[in-house]
Amino acid sequence: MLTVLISLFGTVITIVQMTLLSHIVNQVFLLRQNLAQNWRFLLFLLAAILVQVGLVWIREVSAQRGAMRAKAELREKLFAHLFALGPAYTRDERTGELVTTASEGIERLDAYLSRYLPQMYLSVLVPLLIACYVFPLDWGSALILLITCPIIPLLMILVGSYAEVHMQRQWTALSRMGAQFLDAVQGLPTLKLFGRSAAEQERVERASNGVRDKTLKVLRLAFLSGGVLEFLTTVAIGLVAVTLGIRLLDGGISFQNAFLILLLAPEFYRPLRDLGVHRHAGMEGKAAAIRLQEILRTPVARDELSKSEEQPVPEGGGAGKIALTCHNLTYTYPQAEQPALSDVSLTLPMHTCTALVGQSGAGKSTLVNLLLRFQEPQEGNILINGRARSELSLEQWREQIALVPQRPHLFYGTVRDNILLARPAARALELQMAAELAGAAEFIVQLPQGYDTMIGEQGARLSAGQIQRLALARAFLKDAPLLILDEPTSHLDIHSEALIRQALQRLMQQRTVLVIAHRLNTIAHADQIAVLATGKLVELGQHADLLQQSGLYARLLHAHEEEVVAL
Ligand SMILES: Nc1ncnc2c1ncn2[C@@H]1O[C@H](COP(=O)(O)OP(=O)(O)OP(=O)(O)O)[C@@H](O)[C@H]1O
Repeated sequence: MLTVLISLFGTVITIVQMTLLSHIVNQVFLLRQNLAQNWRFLLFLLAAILVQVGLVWIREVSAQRGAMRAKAELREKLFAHLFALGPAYTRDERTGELVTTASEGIERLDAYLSRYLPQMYLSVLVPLLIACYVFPLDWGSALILLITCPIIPLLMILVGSYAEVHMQRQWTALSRMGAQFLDAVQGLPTLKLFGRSAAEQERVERASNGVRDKTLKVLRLAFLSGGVLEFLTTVAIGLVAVTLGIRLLDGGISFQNAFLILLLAPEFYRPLRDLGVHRHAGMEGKAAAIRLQEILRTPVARDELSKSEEQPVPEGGGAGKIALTCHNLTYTYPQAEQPALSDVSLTLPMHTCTALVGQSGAGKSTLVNLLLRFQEPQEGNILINGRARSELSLEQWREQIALVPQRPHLFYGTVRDNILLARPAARALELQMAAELAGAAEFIVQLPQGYDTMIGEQGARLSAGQIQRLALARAFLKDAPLLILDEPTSHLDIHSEALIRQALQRLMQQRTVLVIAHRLNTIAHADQIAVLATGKLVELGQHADLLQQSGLYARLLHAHEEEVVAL
């Protein structure tokens, strides 16, 4: 808005400048006065030029500042929304595409908001302002200006609607290329292993060529519409000049007014020309805006409780007390036909260890996502110590649970930052204690800067076992009563596995644990084993009992043992 107001004020100054200039030219060339006689007008003209320069400066600075603020706000909003949507959403989306939207998309949207939109207002207001000024001077010229004026936007709309389709295609192609590139980089080991890197390179190349072709098409249209616009405005100015010239010869208009109108005519069309220039960027921004809005409009599972409505989590305790219960949980993914979980009821008694087993695709991760409230079940309920999901806020809920995933993520930062993620307010001693208990302290102190060593992207590289021990340190530091382990030792060597097993034994003490078991020989000691098959809980009991039943668990265990022997 400020940009529009400053630009409008700038137009008034331009009109003043042109009026002064035409007056001076008239006095000096027609009335044969010298410049000294017009010193006052010259001074005013100089002042007007200085004001104009100042206005341009203020407009640019305020536009840049505003744009930066708007971009930062939008980025924050987008990230906050993506965080609120959680991993269940980002897992379904292509990360590369999201990155393109968050970076390039926001830059493009900025061009739309800070350049194109103000220009739209200006392209109506400035010509009107100039036409109003010209009208009393010479209504004929004002009429020509007003008649030729709508032809330009009309043509732009015509070309624009055609170009918009191409812009949308270009944006889709660009996002797709980003996604494909990230896919290829992340999957490089797999691609190399299967000798598919050349084929993937070709795929990325094809995507890149697609973007180039679509961009060229868009640019061709932009140049074409720019050229036509330039031609039309030149013709219109020519028309004004010719009619002015004829009437000047007739004596129908004074030289000063004719000269002034001729000076103002390009200013009249300038905002429309600028609109043509910004239109390209504006439409690119619009295409990005559609995608951004799509993300921002994706509904978030609301944390429906306010701070004042929060109920305290009841203390668990006493033998046989229930820590977590699932009642008839059913969850179907948005585009899926079959439910990934159906009617699952399971109880995790306090301070016991439950192993969750099932073939790939049985629904183990889905159940864990529901327990962590990354997804909300369509039917059923989950209770922690008797409190339902609806009675606890998300924050309270997640305070109760620590997760040790199969492949924990380390963020770029120090070892200390990475462990403190679990509890930022923890004291140094607590942090060290957690690292000791997780068996991580011994390798951390050997790192070049100990706890201050940078890790993650661009930082020191850690082995899978070391990363896993840092993840365990996080879990120790969080000290939550419920622990979910996505079998953290399944991809480690024997030495690392032994170290982590010891740490896990310590971590599991006095906690209610759910282990997703991939290797069935490691769970014989679990207090209960829950067997999932195509989203249903088909068996539940202790190892020996389940073996006796000779059901799915027995078959899975048998198949697993054969696999181990074969290795
Ligand atoms: N985002 C998704 N959209 C649609 N269907 C999904 C999605 N994620 C998982 N599924 C489907 O839901 C079912 C359960 O998947 P889930 O990931 O929970 O299985 P899992 O037991 O954890 O498998 P794994 O051991 O291989 O990780 C599968 O049929 C899977 O194809």
